[in-house]
Amino acid sequence: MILFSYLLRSSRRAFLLAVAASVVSGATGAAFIAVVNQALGHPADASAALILAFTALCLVTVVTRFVSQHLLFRLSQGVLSGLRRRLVDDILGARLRTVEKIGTAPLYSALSDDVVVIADALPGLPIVCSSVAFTIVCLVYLVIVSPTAALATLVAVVVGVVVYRLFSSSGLRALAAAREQQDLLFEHFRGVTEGIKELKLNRRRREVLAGTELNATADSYRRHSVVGLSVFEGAAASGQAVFFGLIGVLLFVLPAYTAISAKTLTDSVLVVLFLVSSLQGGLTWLPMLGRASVALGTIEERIGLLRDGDREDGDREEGDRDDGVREESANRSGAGASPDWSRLQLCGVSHRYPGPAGEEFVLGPLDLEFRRGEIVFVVGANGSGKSTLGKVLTGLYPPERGAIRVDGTEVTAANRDAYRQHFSAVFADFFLFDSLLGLPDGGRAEKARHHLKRLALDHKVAIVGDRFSTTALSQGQRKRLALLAAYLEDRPCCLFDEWAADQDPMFKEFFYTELLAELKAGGRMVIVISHDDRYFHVADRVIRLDQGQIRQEENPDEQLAVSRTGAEPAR
Ligand SMILES: Nc1ncnc2c1ncn2[C@@H]1O[C@H](COP(=O)(O)OP(=O)(O)OP(=O)(O)O)[C@@H](O)[C@H]1O
Repeated sequence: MILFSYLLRSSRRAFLLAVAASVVSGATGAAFIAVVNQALGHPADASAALILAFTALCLVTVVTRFVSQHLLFRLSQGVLSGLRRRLVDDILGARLRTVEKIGTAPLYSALSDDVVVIADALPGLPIVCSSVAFTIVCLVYLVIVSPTAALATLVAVVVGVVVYRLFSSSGLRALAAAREQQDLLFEHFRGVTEGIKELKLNRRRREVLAGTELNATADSYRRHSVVGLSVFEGAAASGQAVFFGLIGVLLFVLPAYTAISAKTLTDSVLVVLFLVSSLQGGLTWLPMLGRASVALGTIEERIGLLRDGDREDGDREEGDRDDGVREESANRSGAGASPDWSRLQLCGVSHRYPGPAGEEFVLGPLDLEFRRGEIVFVVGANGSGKSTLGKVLTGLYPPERGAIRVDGTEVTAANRDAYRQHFSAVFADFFLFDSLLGLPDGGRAEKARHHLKRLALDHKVAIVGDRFSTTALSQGQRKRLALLAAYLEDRPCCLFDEWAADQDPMFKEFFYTELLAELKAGGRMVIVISHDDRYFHVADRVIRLDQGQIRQEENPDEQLAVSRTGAEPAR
């Protein structure tokens, strides 16, 4: 079983220890049956030794069972949190493009649903373990009581295992098919929650997307799940039937064909009854464990995709993981590690998005230079590549060709994470964290309060501990909070991707004329992606992109003149 081999690989020592405790528990359980058998054989004159053995076995069975289950619970919970951590680390360690290509729904469903399915099934593992251990020890005991009964039981166990294997492979197939539908379901759920406004306004769309399509996927998921779980239930029921058959054979066939005494028969049946009840405990967990195997396979597959994506694109990056050693080494080797670096160059840099039908968008090759203490506007039509340039520049997309250099030092996979730490950014599709944790210490709450006032948010948002009291604000206000967080990061480079697009005229004015000047005066390199041609004059340089190429580096004064007269800028 995949789960068992995963546990064994994850923590061999703890797993073997827990299994050993299960075996001891099973062994003492079987010895307990032997004592019961003996007591039943001589009910009138039980010796003190027998009573003592009975008491000791009761105690040892209970204690070792508890120890083995506790160890397996601890192990399985440790493995579970390790798995969750590994998935999160691999998402954070993968390249942005890889994560974008896989999509959020498959990763989110793996993190939220698959991990929960495994968590739900893990308590079954100790039970299955002790069932198996108990079965083995019962078999050994049966060999002593009656080799013939032991042989019949062994045959029943083998038949049970073969039947289970036959069932389980088709059960796993059905559950895997259900799991595929689950990714689609998550995508639909995302549409329902994030597209609620649009769906509310358009009944027809709601009926098709949140009704017909979602129902079809949910139906398919339900069908495959029912088949898969029923197959596993069938496997459990068949196992039970095999053991009922075994009891029948012991009761009616064995006495007819062999010279088995009534005492031996009673002892054997008693052992088998104990064995069946123990196995039943394990069998009820089979459907859950089947689902968990599929979930683990899915998580492993997603981790594989995250890693393969990196291999496709080149070497894996260092420093993204929450791994002190790697991060430290990456930061030490950081490009432009000197705080006084002044020049950032893009040398023949390009990035490509392959399209589904073979068409592609290519940014570059671009040769650009940026300096500290300079405001550069990146402008151009929708889809001209401005945001893509922002992602390449900030190191989120490693250049497919060419190189980025900081004061002549090339940014490579080894120092890219350190390079990214030079940037504060508010992207067009920014995510607003409600926490200030991770921002530089040293009175950050006080600074945050000060800037809340500047951004006219102090009547809406308070700083409580290290958190914003709320982020439930208008889009323009949320962007102001994101700007505040970026400002507090106090990095040498700032990138704002259409920050002012949602701002009222007063804040547009504040942003373009006051804040950008302040950042420039502080020696920051400021890159502003903008369509606000009214403010192009505040830039030292304007880079105009057209279908991924630089049309020309424009003189902002000329641009200003153009925007005032309404004429086309000179090309
Ligand atoms: N994640 C993506 N996958 C595939 N293609 C993409 C992706 N993001 C952008 N593109 C393509 O790259 C091109 C440039 O997109 P980009 O977002 O850089 O444009 P932009 O200039 O910032 O546009 P806008 O002004 O609308 O924000 C677009 O034509 C788009 O089709």
